Amino acid sequence: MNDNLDVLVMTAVEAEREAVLRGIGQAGGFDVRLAGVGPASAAARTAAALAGGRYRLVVSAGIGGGFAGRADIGALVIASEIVSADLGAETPDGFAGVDELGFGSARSAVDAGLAERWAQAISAAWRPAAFGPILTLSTATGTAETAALLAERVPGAAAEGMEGGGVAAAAALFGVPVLEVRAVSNAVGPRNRAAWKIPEALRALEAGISIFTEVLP
Ligand SMILES: O=C(O)c1cccc(C(=O)CC[C@H]2O[C@@H](n3cnc4c(=O)[nH]cnc43)[C@H](O)[C@@H]2O)c1
Repeated sequence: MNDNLDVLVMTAVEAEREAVLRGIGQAGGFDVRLAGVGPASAAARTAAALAGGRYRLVVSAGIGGGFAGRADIGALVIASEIVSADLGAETPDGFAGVDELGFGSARSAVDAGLAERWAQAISAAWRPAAFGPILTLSTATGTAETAALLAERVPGAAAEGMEGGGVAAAAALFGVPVLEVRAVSNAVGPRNRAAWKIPEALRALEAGISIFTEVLP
């Protein structure tokens, strides 16, 4: 049992974890753990961490895709809400989300006040940060068509990743507030893995977490 920990940060992979640790620097009270890739692994591993410690906040952090016109490569996006955007059913008339199907909600609320302060602090101290919905998908978007469908499904969608919804589900189960940050490594759209700007995104993630240590109440 970890008795003195404050903020749990979940990243998908080790390179993201290391960037978060660099951003934290000498600040105390952070526990940075691996969520694995995808919402199921993230939910399971976040729940396991929350069951074994006392935290006042959970943050889903990592690189992600940015929606055109909302977040360019190298930018930071802070979630105004976390949306499990492919949770639902296909119908002959198109996608029906869980809200419409009556199975709960695809939307997870974040600690809105803290999220907004974080985005403002990044914009003031570093570069303009986007503040908007971050989508969680089990399958990363790989076509312009899907990108357009998602942008229509979630107006204002700023970024996508694969873990936020799982981290948020576990946080809700334990009654702990949640945040999500994505540092944009690629555009949401036609897949071109070779073009992902991972080092640039990891540097942005480090900067965003460093600023976060200053806005935490
Ligand atoms: O290869 C590396 O060095 C490396 C370093 C850091 C991270 C990675 C990843 O592949 C992370 C996978 C993680 O990234 C998120 N992600 C990134 N772009 C997108 C996207 O366009 N759509 C959805 N998710 C994206 C996602 O959360 C993955 O778990 C590699």
